[in-house]
Order: sequence, then structure tokens, then C-alpha cells
Amino acid sequence: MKIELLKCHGSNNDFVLIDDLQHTYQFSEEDRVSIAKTLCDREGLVGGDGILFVEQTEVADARMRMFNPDGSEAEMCGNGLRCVARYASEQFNKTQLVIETKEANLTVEQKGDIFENIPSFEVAIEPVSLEPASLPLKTDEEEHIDQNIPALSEDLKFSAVSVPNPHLIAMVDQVDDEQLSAIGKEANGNKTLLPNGVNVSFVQNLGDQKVFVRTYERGVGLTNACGTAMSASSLNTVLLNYNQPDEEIFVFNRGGFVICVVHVEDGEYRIKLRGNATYEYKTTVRLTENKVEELTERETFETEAKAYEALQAYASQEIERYQ
Ligand SMILES: N[C@@H](CCC[C@H](N)C(=O)O)C(=O)O
Repeated sequence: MKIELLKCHGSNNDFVLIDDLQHTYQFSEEDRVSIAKTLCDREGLVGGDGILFVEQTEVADARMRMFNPDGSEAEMCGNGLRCVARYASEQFNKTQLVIETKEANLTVEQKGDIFENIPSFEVAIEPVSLEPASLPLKTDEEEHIDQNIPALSEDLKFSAVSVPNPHLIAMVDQVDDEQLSAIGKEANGNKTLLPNGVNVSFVQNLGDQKVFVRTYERGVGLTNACGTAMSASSLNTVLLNYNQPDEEIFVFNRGGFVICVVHVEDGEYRIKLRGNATYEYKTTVRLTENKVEELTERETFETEAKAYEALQAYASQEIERYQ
């Protein structure tokens, strides 16, 4: 199988974008799973936190399907959607588009750069639900906000949110990666409690509408950043009165930062996520027997990489101030 790919990232949550708008690859569902496992393998030539298939659709400008490195398909991907937004906006020469995702058609828009020379996109993160059944999280409660889940931790309190992929979020004083990994693995292994698995985030409140978020992603493990997790975490900080609705929340992560705004209207929540959509390189590969062979020299985006280094340096400095 010969595939042209674009390697890109949102907050250094990195993806392999495959354009099925221009091409007609006609991948089977099995192909998609095998492409995800093979191309995302960090030991292989490409590596990534997921695959973004950009496809034709009748109901929106384009359709995004997102597969995790373990081959599972996610309902949504916030950082990935920004990359797809940029790619589709360039294809259609439009700054505002609608992208079909697994559960919703979402508005995406090119917005002012979040940092010098960083092409930035804002995407809608919807539908949002606090109903445990929407994750699903097995419980009799109507909502599970800032409460213990003894099967996962004696002392941490979690909020269950779907956006619409499933998230558990805990506020912490300091992020402990080992503890987060252990809880993430446990939560994803406990199919009685969480039949579809879950993304688990630790959130450190930094004050002044700023937070730091670290996530153990379902189907991946610890990543530099997770867009839907940062959106769900921002909502959690509004629900718990750490941050204000309708105002920008700066969300720092291991790979940079994004800006989230949480809107609350008649008990309904809408979240906007704004951040970078950075291209790394383009190449063509051939996949054979779970092996990747590169057929062309990589076309790299050096200027973008340089600009992003400055953003990353700023974000790292900010994070260090609070460690
Ligand atoms: N990194 C993504 C989320 C990708 C899907 C997630 N691992 C899941 O299975 O729900 C993001 O930026 O939102």
C-alpha cells in the first residue's frame, strides 16, 4: 500500500494526516487499523499519537476519522481537529469550515496566531455531557463531579466528562507522571467500571485563568498534550470555580499551550479550543507486512519548526515557574 502523508502536531501531540479528499485510497476498516498500528509505532520510521483520515462527505466540508496507535477509533480529537482544520482550509481556500466527526459536525476557524508566526485554529469541542452514561462510567449517580472513585484512587477526586470522547479529570497540587500512568492503565483495564476505556488527566491550577494539564490517553499512554482533555479539564475548573466561564483559560502542557473558553448556557456547555496546527513534513511511504518504507525524501517545514521552538520555550519557562 502506497500512501502520501503529512506529519503534523497540535501542542506536540503528533499525528499522521492522510488525505482521502484528493486520493481515493478506498481503505478497508482493517486497513485503517493496521495503518494506525504500523505508522504510529514509535520504533518505526514515522511514529505518532494517532492517524487523521481526512475524507469526503456530503454533510460538511470534510470528514475527520481519528485512530489511536492501538488501532481503536476515537469519537473526537481536539489537537488533531485543528490540524485537519488547517489542512482543509488550505484545500478549500476558506477560513471557516465545518468538519464532520464521529458524533458531530463541528465548526472550525482560522483565528489570530496564539504566538508569533504560529498558524492558529479554533475548533468547537461538542457535544459536552456530564452524564456518566455518556462515557460510559458505571455508577448510579446522575453526575460524577469531583468525587472519589475508590477503584482508581483512595484520595483523588475525579470528574467524569464526555466531549464526546470519555474523560476523567482530577485536580492535583503537583502532577505525578507515575501515578497518572498507573491510574490511566488501571482505568483502561477496568472494563466493568469504564467499558469503553477513558482518557485520564491531572490538572494543576496555576491561578489567573491558567492551568497545567497532563493526560494519559486511551489507546496511547502519556502524551505531550490532549486537546479534548484540555477542553474537558477547562470545563472542570469552571465547574469547580477555579476559573471563569466565557473568559480565556491558558492551558499549558508538555508540548506548548492552548487557549480554551467554556460557555455555559441554560445548563448546556460549549467549549472552544484554540491553538497551533503545525506541519512537520510530507513524505510518501509504502506499507508492507507491518513495515514502513519511505519512498521519497521528506519535504520539511523548517520555518514552522523554528517558530514553534519559541512557543515551546515560552511554555516550558511558564511551567517551570510552578514546579
Ligand atoms: N489527543 C486527542 C485525543 C485522541 C483520542 C483519545 N486518545 C481517545 O481515545 O479518546 C486530542 O487532542 O483530543
